[in-house]
Amino acid sequence: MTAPRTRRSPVKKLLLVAACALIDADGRILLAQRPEGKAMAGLWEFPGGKVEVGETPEASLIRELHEELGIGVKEACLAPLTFASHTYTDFHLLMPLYVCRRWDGIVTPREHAALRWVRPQTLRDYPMPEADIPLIAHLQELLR
Ligand SMILES: Nc1nc2c([nH]c(=O)n2[C@H]2C[C@H](O)[C@@H](COP(=O)(O)OP(=O)(O)OP(=O)(O)O)O2)c(=O)[nH]1
Repeated sequence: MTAPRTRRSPVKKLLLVAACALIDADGRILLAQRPEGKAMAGLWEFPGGKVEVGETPEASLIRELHEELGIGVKEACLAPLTFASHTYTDFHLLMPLYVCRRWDGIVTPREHAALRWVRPQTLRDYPMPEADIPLIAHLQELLR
């Protein structure tokens, strides 16, 4: 017999993903297009990924930014901005969003279909995962 669900137990698996809005010297934001073969292929996301067991969100992001974009980021250069909390069909996503204006190396698409530096006012022109939509206003406000 399964135990009755209490109000505290999550209905869906909670997935922790750390993401980052890289901002260049012109105040543009880096969007990355999810590749074919992955869920949400073709949508434009903020670089980042799942936080692994034993990792902090910051360490996870530093690892992902290196793997995905080939850049080096220091923890002190990651500033928390806001977070997404969104229920998808299969899981609930909790995604802290950091901003970063300083990194080492050249941003290179290692895992995404494409990368694009986007002005804050045109972010809504890029189809994004549902969870990301409420994040746009925060970035536009930050970069006003
Ligand atoms: N990195 C990132 N993931 C996002 C964003 N918005 C959003 O809903 N997600 C979702 C997509 C995925 O379900 C999850 C990120 O996981 P991931 O990038 O590590 O995993 P993935 O689906 O690419 O697959 P895999 O690594 O397991 O092969 O979070 C976003 O802006 N950035």
